[in-house]
Amino acid sequence: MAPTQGPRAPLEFGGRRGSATAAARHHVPPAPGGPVRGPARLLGPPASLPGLEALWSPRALLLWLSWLGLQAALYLLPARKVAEGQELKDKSRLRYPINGFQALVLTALLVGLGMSAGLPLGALPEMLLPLAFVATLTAFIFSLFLYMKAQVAPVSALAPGGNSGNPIYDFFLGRELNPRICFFDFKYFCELRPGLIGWVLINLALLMKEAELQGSPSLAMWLVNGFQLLYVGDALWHEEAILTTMDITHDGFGFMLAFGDIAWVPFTYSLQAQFLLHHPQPLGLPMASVICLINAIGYYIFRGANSQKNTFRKNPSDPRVAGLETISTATGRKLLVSGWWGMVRHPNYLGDLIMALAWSLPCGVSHLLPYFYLLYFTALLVHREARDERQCLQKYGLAWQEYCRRVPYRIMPYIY
Ligand SMILES: NC(=O)C1=CN([C@@H]2O[C@H](COP(=O)(O)OP(=O)(O)OC[C@H]3O[C@@H](n4cnc5c(N)ncnc54)[C@H](OP(=O)(O)O)[C@@H]3O)[C@@H](O)[C@H]2O)C=CC1
Ligand SMILES: CC(C)=CCC[C@@H](C)[C@H]1CC=C2C3=C(CC[C@@]21C)[C@@]1(C)CC[C@H](O)C(C)(C)[C@@H]1CC3
Repeated sequence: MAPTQGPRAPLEFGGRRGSATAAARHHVPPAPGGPVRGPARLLGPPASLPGLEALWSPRALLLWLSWLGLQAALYLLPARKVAEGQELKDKSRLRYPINGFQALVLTALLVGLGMSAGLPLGALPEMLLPLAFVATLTAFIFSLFLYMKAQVAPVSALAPGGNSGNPIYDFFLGRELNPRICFFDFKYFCELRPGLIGWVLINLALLMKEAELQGSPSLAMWLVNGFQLLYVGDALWHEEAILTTMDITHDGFGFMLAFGDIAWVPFTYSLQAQFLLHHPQPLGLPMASVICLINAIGYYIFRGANSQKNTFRKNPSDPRVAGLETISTATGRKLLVSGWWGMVRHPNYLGDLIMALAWSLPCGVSHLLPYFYLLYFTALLVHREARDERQCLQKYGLAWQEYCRRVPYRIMPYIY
């Protein structure tokens, strides 16, 4: 048993057994490697699996480390603003550079320059499998470093659940809340930079490869690229908003988040574009317009709900939210009960799920793979919502019960 620092918190994610099983099961699904293209089949024998030798490539390792180095360098560039995080246990607040969107633009410029100098971006799709492997390996090694770093951290620096005393659970869920070296905040960096920007770069490479193979990218590929670029651009544009999310304010930084941020996001969130490269889908303009409308509705709800809560949490008397109805809580903070947050208790999740549907539809309905994100994301958000409800009930007690009475649905009005 590892030594514990301070009192132990109740375990989440199925406790020790749950985190051990999940740690053992985590692997990135194989990315398409070869140039095979054709209709997708849901039934029938699986294509032959790549051998172990297909996982390891020193070139992929070099590329991956250069990518992490580039994103770290962009993080350290002067920022347009430095924001303060939520108040910590010891009453202090951490400071965070707001330059994520700048990193996205500079990365795009560098990639554009590279391509005009002959960088073969279309070769990236063939390296996805070894890249996913080295990303998983780095996430694992990095999590070991985080675990060891947390052993010497003061109790006040640990996450609420980061002190179980069980090494596997603590390694998986993370011990320290905001591990940093000087101004470099590892969790904040990983959550928004290498994975998210890497995701849209992989999408772009898949689009280029498709253009190489068939003369021009398909409409379906354009839509998937456009929607997901909007999502990533939006996250980086509203970078400061991440400082009030559960990941930053509550969860420790361990293998689950490190792996999720740098390996899971880029290589599985790009599955729709990967699928389209190998299984081109015909898509007419009328259907494309309907899909764009679905994405626009999802984005409108997602952005509206997230911005409304952020504005309210930053300044409840801001004219944009001052007229909304609220419930007072014993902590002095208030809860919104009208506007987006009066419709369901997690309107932002609803918008996110509607967008997830719009990202899958361009891939047609011949295979389940493009719907993997939608299914996984539904499970993730249902679980996340339950965790958040538990925390809010603990934090706000009777006021939260009153909120649940007035806004009875969690994510989907009249359904859930
Ligand atoms: N694409 C992906 O893979 C993922 C995307 N997401 C997205 O990230 C975004 C952030 O999600 P997440 O961090 O889970 O949580 P939220 O942004 O929904 O934040 C939940 C917190 O909001 C506050 N809150 C809840 N209800 C109210 C209310 N009525 N009035 C005011 N404040 C309220 C509470 O905190 P407090 O009162 O302390 O402020 C609560 O803990 C979402 O849009 C989600 O869809 C999340 C996970 C994965
Ligand atoms: C399967 C596995 C290991 C899951 C780990 C979960 C993580 C992949 C997600 C937890 C919360 C996330 C958020 C985003 C990406 C996925 C992870 C890291 C996010 C950065 C996506 C863009 C959004 O606009 C966001 C900034 C609101 C969001 C924050 C949460």
